[in-house]
Amino acid sequence: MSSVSPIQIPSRLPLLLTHEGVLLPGSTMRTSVDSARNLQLVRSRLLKGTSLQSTILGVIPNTPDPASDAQDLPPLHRIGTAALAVQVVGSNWPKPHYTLLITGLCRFQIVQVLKEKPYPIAEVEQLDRLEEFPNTCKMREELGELSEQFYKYAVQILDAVSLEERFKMTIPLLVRQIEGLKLLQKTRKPKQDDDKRVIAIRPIRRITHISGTLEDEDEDEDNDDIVMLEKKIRTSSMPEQAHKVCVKEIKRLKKMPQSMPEYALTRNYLELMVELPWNKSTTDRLDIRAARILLDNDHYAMEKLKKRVLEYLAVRQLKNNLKGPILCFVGPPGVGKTSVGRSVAKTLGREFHRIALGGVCDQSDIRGHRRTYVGSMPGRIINGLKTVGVNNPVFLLDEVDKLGKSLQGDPAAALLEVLDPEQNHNFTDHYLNVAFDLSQVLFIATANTTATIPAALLDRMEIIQVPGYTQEERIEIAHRHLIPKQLEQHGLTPQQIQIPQVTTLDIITRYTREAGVRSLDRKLGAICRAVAVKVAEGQHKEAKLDRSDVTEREGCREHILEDEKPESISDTTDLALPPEMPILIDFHALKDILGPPMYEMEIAS
Ligand SMILES: Nc1ncnc2c1ncn2[C@@H]1O[C@H](COP(=O)(O)OP(=O)(O)OP(=O)(O)O)[C@@H](O)[C@H]1O
Repeated sequence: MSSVSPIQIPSRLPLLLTHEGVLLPGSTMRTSVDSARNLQLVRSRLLKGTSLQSTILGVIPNTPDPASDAQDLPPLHRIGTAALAVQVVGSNWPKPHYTLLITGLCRFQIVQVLKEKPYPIAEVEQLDRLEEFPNTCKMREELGELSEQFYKYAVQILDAVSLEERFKMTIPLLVRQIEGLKLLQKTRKPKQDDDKRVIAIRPIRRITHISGTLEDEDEDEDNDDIVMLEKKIRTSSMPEQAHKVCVKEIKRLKKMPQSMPEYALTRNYLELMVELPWNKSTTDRLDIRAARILLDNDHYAMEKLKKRVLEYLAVRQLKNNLKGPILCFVGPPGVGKTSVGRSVAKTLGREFHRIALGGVCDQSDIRGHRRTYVGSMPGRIINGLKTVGVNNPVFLLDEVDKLGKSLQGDPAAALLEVLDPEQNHNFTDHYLNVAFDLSQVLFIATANTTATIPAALLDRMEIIQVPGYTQEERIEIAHRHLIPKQLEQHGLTPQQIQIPQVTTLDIITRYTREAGVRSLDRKLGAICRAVAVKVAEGQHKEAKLDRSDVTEREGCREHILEDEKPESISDTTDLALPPEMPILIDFHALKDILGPPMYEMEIAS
């Protein structure tokens, strides 16, 4: 270091004001010059001057220069870097500017600004005086050692040409750095907030395990969970075979380190095993007369379907544990197949669960994945049992005609095992890997067509056709079931809305094309929503009107009557009065709410 020739900068320096990056002594940077003062400085000092001194500038960081030199000089950062301009490149695009390449020489401090225009010049005091370094005895010893060390490392790394060598050199340095940081963190005083957070998460443990570390607490908690799990396995009513598997698995779990991925898998498996309703069931309360009333109350028409369902239930009542056929309701969408399934569960007092099979093309959807498979899960049947929590629910296998097939196996084949009364008491889900008795589950299937149901599956089911409805039936269903349900859902009463049968017929013929009643139900929902808005608005206006003059109100009503404003919803939009109750849904209102009719009226044949 002593060989470095001392730098002596001029005592007066032209100042270049920069606002991007900081030039440190020894480093080089490019900077763009486009403000009036800086441009002047470059032109008159760098481009005109010829001496070395004229190429030395004082670079002041963090100081955006005002756009015009008419403006005052901004406050200047006190310390700057004296720099040597190594290169100047000028350009006129997109506006006149220079790009300077500058190298930092040493720090300086501004003593006083001598001149502000056309560019600032200041009297400066040089701060870095490297030539003093070797002359101070104590510093020479300490800094000398450090700089030698630094130099040695730097040269060593420079000499390492191959990547492998470079890694070998730098990794130990990095590791040391990280160790140092960790040590620093440990010695740092814990913040009060950190402490509070820990207490908030585990308030009780913190008090009882004051001497333990956090890791100890985690472990204790897990151990507690394992003890609980073990207890649940012991007291569970699962069959012997399942019990044996669980005992074996929990023994393995206890020996496993928690960090092992298999630990979580085994634990999830055991949790499912203890949760499954191996022996839990609801008691059937079958009363055929009550079932008939309930089915009639919930569904209009469908005589054939209701009759067959009642027969089925009657045989069940007489002969407990019926290994009868699986009922499969086949018919167009929206004719009430799902709804009848739900009613069957209700009449029997059983839990109801719907399993949508549309688009299922992997047999593991039905039978689960083996546990060796990453992300393995039980199939839909076992999942359904876990959801309902009893082993004798009504499972509605929806859309059996839409099962797919793929390389992952045929789901229909898996369903065969589920539905076959000879086999299903021993149904083995791949995930569970022990048999679960499905013989208590009542399966009902639905489909839109029998054409695409696999033959073997079709063979095990009794098909009950549910035909579409006639117009008259749909009107009846609407008025007996759909409208009351929609009114209730929208908080309306028959005193607030009136839908005459002729309007329902209009909806059926001009706004829907379907065999069932699903679209009709949706349209009725839309009407109820629109009326609900009117009723709510009306209530609001009524409250306002109550406060205003009553005679004024009477006059206003007369005026409306004069104008022959009908009370249909379409014409009440801007009235200052609440609509007449009940709001009558006529064809005008229908058009207003549902838009123009989608189909031309057909003459009923
Ligand atoms: N005969 C009926 N009596 C009363 N309500 C009915 C009748 N038929 C259908 N519904 C009602 O129509 C709606 C649609 O019925 P649901 O969902 O059961 O049809 P679905 O035949 O199962 O249709 P998808 O095949 O699309 O599943 C339900 O709200 C249901 O209550």
